[in-house]
Amino acid sequence: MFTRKLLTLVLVVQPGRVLLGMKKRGFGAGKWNGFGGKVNPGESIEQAARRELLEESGLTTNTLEKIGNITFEFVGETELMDVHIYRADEYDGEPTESEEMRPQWFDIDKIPYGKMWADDIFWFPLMLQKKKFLGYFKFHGHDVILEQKLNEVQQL
Ligand SMILES: CNc1cc(N2CCN(C)CC2)nc(N)n1
Repeated sequence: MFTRKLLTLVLVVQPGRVLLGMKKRGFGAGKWNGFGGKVNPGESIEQAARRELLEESGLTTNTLEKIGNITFEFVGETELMDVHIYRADEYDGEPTESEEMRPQWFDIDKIPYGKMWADDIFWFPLMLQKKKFLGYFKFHGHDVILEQKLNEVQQL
């Protein structure tokens, strides 16, 4: 009944601050988020995450750590989003605006949750504590969460 679409999301975290991008078009436009996108045939999920980070932010990293996996269901749609989430604690390059994203650093205590996907406020604290997690969020439209599950795990 449901098919899954593999997607990636990378959060670049430095002491006391996190890099977010303002999505300029497409899915999630108008929201601050990490960097990511689709996984192309023939590439690994991690390779896709690196590619999207570079395309969307201008950054590369040697330290991509898998920290979470969240499945998103949108009421009325039969394709689930299977988002593989990574954290990068080091990076090379300078954050650069792309066609997709306008990057900006945010202090950890000033993360703009009100202008992000509604699920982020639930799992960002785990991500920031370097905890690993599995989640499931059922959305009605793009703003209302009808159901949610979120569990810390020891390994992904
Ligand atoms: C639906 N909720 C979402 C989606 C989402 N993603 C991010 C990555 N995109 C490629 C797909 C959608 N990111 C967050 N933080 N929350």
